[in-house]
Amino acid sequence: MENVIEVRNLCKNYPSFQLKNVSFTVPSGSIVGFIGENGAGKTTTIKLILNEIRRDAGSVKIFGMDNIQDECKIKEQIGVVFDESYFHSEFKASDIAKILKRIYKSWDDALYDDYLRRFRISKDKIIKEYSKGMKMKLSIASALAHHPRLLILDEATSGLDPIVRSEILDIFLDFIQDESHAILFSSHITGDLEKVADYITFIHEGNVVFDRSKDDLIYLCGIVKCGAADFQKLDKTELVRWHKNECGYEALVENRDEFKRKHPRLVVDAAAIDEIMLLYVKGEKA
Ligand SMILES: Nc1ncnc2c1ncn2[C@@H]1O[C@H](COP(=O)(O)OP(=O)(O)OP(=O)(O)O)[C@@H](O)[C@H]1O
Repeated sequence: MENVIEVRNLCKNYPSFQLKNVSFTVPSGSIVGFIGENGAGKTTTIKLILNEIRRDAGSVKIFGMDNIQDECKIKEQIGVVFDESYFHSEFKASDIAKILKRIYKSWDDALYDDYLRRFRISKDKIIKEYSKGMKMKLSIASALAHHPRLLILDEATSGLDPIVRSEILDIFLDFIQDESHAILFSSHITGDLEKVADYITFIHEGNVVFDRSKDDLIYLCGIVKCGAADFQKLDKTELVRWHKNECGYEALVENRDEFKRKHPRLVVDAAAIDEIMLLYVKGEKA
């Protein structure tokens, strides 16, 4: 499997924030969920990938090409959706098509119309009369209508209701049926990523904490919940992170089946992505 995106040791220095040697990959045929708390560096990383801001060090390859030297060739094959619509509010969906047709050689009017129909968006309504969900759907239709091979989405489903989100997630799943396609998808809605992502890249304070298969996280890792007496007896090197709360302790373990075999009396649940994030951010380690 080839990588559609390869980010290596990417650095960006702002006066009060540093992105530090960020490395991860987006393999072809996969959806990578990009997670992290507010201000962790997700948008900064995405802007560096898209060469919208200048990097201080590191490299980004997209389709095997350098993201700066081969920017035009790369951008022709990428669809991008941010959490805000950048379209002029007096435009209609039909005006957007006229503009994007001049930008993308592979713009496909029929495909655009098909997405608009699927999303129930009128071509003749001006954008300022759209709801937030309609604006987001228009952005997604516009990002897909030139047959991109890569979608980069920054909080593209935030603020949308579960029905609209599920429709959009289905479109993303359709999109990656083509093994040469890939999606980098930043989101705070970890439940959506649990549904569609193949890999999770977790960034915290400008550092990548982990970049691994979602199935490993969900099916392998576990959360141990126990009281103080049981917790004191545990070998802390068996725990990835732990956190004390009002009811006792919660700890993340790498392999829940193995842990259960060793400690049959303790309760070990499957770990949700947001619980893992919380333990990494707030938890202690040996
Ligand atoms: N142009 C800029 N100048 C200075 N600092 C900046 C600039 N852009 C972003 N930052 C800082 O970089 C840090 C990371 O911001 P970024 O937008 O990448 O976070 P994020 O993970 O996308 O957060 P969120 O989930 O809230 O969107 C923040 O501390 C932000 O203030």
